[in-house]
Amino acid sequence: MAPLLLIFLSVLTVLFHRQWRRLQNNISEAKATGLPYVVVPFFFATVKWVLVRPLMLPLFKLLPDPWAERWPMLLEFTRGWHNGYKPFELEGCDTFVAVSPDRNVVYTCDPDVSAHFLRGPSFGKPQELLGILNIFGPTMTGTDGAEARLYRKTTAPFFTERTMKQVWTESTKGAKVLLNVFADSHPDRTAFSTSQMRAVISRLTLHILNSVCFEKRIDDEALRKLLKGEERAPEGHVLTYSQAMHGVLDYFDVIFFTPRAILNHSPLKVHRKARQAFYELRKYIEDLRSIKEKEMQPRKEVKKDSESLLDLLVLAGMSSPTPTLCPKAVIGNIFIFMFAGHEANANTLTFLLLLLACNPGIQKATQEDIDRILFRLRNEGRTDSSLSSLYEQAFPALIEGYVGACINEALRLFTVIPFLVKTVPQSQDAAKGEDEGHTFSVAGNMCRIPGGSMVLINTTAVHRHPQYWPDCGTTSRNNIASGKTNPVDSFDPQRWLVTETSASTKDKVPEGARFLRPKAGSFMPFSDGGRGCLGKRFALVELCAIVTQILSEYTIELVVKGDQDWQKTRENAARTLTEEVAMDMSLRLTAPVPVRFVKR
Ligand code: HEM
Repeated sequence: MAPLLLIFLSVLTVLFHRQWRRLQNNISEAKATGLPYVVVPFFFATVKWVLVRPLMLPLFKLLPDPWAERWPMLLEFTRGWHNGYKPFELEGCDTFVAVSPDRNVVYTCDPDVSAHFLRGPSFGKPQELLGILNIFGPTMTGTDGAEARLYRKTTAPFFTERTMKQVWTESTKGAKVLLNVFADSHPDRTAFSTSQMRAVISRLTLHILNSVCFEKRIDDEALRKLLKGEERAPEGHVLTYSQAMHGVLDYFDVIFFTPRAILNHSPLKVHRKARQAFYELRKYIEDLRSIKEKEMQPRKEVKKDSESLLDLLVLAGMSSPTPTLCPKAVIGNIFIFMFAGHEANANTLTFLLLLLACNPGIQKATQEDIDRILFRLRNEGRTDSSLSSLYEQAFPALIEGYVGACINEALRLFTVIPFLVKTVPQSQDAAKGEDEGHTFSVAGNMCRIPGGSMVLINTTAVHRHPQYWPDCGTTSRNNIASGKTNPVDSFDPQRWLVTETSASTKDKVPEGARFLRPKAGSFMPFSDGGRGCLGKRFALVELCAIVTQILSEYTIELVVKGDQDWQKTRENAARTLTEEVAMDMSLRLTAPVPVRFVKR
């Protein structure tokens, strides 16, 4: 026994010594950057941290201040949204290095530094983190360099104004069916809990994506069934497409972390469910690809300006003599669009509708602005009565008006992708110790970080930075940056509509307002630069069309229970929208807030 114990202790000592030496090295490296630094025991994205996390978090609480607060804040990746600007407030600066024995990470919420790293063409994305998205094959989001550029180049031609018009049409049509479902699904015909609402909205955004990008068009009755969850799985499947997709997202970590051999044979319920969703979705995607491939056999070339996203991807996998994309990349990229193209939209829309329900004055101002824009267009005889025909005329006015302001404010307060990560390229001569690293300016001071460094841009903190997003002077909303107040009270679309006078109130459409252009790097819900969101306009058009359709016909109201007054109900909703928010694939609400849709 004694020799074994001795061996164990020796191994432990060697490991500890190695970690200690690495930490000393990394501290020296951090000092050389010229940036403030803080020591943390782990690098947040290691299996080691994931494994010891449940044990460590309670231990951290026993530490003296500020460590008890600091370490969880820097390591709890999924709590980033809840912490807001606080980690930077605690360190007293907007850019610092978090040093650990494994790796140094530059944390920033400085708009200039963020814009520098997002817009700089030479910075990459860390594959060790984003490769998680490659479960079906390589994807644009989960790769870097030439490979990611190829996927972007293949798919970018799809995002034309012609496509946006289709997005608008499908979204307004879909929103009408959605309202129909909201109005008659519940026993009292109007009330809806947000968990149901999110599920229905997420089916709708997935439908819009499929219809526009993958040619999966259905009629209103089929859409109604789909939204209500009454759709049946087609022959050859046990899950519907929507069940398979949402199953994969629900069990994403299980699918990624479980070796295929175990996933394929494990009798555990969680593995069975994950396996079923994974293989069902793969079959749906493969069928989509093979049917399209057969349809395209005689052509093998892209017809300019009229191709769907599916056409572009499948054709790239067929081009001769050598296909531009391998079969797995076609499948992987179909999946990434299916996921990225609906999940963030659904979550943003859910948050936005709830923010409006909690702020009736703002909702009324938005409805008045919609009425004004649609009335003007109809009066000018520029349109028939159907909203779905209005993309060219209405979208520019709506997105630069109150609807656009509400969307931006929701995207700012609920940054559904709260972190963006970049890496500094390593020089060829790094092994010989000749890497010059990268020099950049932080508040006027030049700093240098070595090649291979990771930069974590905390977009949530950027979006709550007190210097760029002050809370407009109302005493009840004094410090969202520190998480001392809630997003419901901070929701102020008016800040996007700039007037010369300071007299405008939160719930009145200001005369002659111009739309705010925030400082570069201070508002980036869609990221920025060469790897920014390819679907940004798609998302804005979709959100704008749905919100306009809903608010032009309906008002969203909080449901007040018998023993509560409206103010108390709003406080409860605000608490839910602050505390019951979780980050998994993106930021989403996890608890219900009952609302109803009341015909105007
Ligand atoms: C509210 C809705 C949306 C938000 C907030 C959003 C946000 C983002 C962000 C922050 C990124 C960068 C991720 C990173 O660097 O790690 C991104 C990437 C991406 N988004 Fe979106 N997105 C939305 C909707 C969409 C839609 C509708 C589509 C497609 C139809 C889409 C397609 C993509 C793709 C393909 C990428 C990867 C780009 C690349 O890696 O080069 N997104 N999105």
